[in-house]
Amino acid sequence: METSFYKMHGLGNDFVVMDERRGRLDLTPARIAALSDRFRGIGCDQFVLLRPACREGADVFVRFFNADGSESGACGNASRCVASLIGREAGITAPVLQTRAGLLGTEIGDDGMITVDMGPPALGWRDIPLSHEVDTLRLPLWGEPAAASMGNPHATVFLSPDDMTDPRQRGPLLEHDPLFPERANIGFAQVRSAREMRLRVWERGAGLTLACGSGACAAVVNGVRRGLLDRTCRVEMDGGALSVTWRETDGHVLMSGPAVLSFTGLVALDTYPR
Ligand SMILES: N[C@@H](CCC[C@H](N)C(=O)O)C(=O)O
Repeated sequence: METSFYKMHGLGNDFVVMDERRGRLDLTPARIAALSDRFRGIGCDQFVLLRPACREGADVFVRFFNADGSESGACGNASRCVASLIGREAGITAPVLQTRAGLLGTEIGDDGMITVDMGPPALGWRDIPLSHEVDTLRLPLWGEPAAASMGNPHATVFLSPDDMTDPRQRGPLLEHDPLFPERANIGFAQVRSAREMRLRVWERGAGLTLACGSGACAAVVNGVRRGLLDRTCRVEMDGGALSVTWRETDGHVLMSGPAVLSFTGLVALDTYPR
């Protein structure tokens, strides 16, 4: 039997989306990792599962998995993609997504750009989480990153504009540092002005991606906390730019950008290891 899937991306951060709203599929972390493999599977940075919502006001429950099969509480780029799928399916412009990190409001603009309310960041060491109490604005690690959770753990290293650090060298070491008991996504940011920054993210469980929505939100929050950025900032990544605002009135972080359906397909799940 074949199972249908959507292949989508947000600024080149790509996803396989499967729908479990009409019945559970036989998916395990090992099978998700096999399907995410770019050489032996469909290939993606993250794997997204849709389930029936169980909270009042939500249109769909969304689970996010990394290419290595590990689960994450948040994925900004995939949230925009799911909002566009649900919006099209239900004929609505403001689908509400239920995630492990809470309910996310979204808005689909006339220009096709999608805004996700990623909620407020968590900045306490226990909430990020870190293994012990340290100053979350300057972690005692290489590059003195600032840490924040956007429903998933992030650390942002602020580099000078001419710094040539390769995220593929420093990223894996920081991702696995014992200070991060659940590992962490590591952003490498270069501030160009108070309203613009360049960002590359070494993602937990996926490696270097073309863009990371929650990483862009965490980088803006950390840049504002460090006194480097205004609360609204354009974040340019290898795959394109997102606009991020850390709203003063309620502390929520709003992220806007595109969502693209690349193709749909069919796959025989039982040919993949369980
Ligand atoms: N690409 C994402 C983040 C995906 C999850 C992350 N790798 C984690 O493990 O927390 C985004 O756009 O936010």
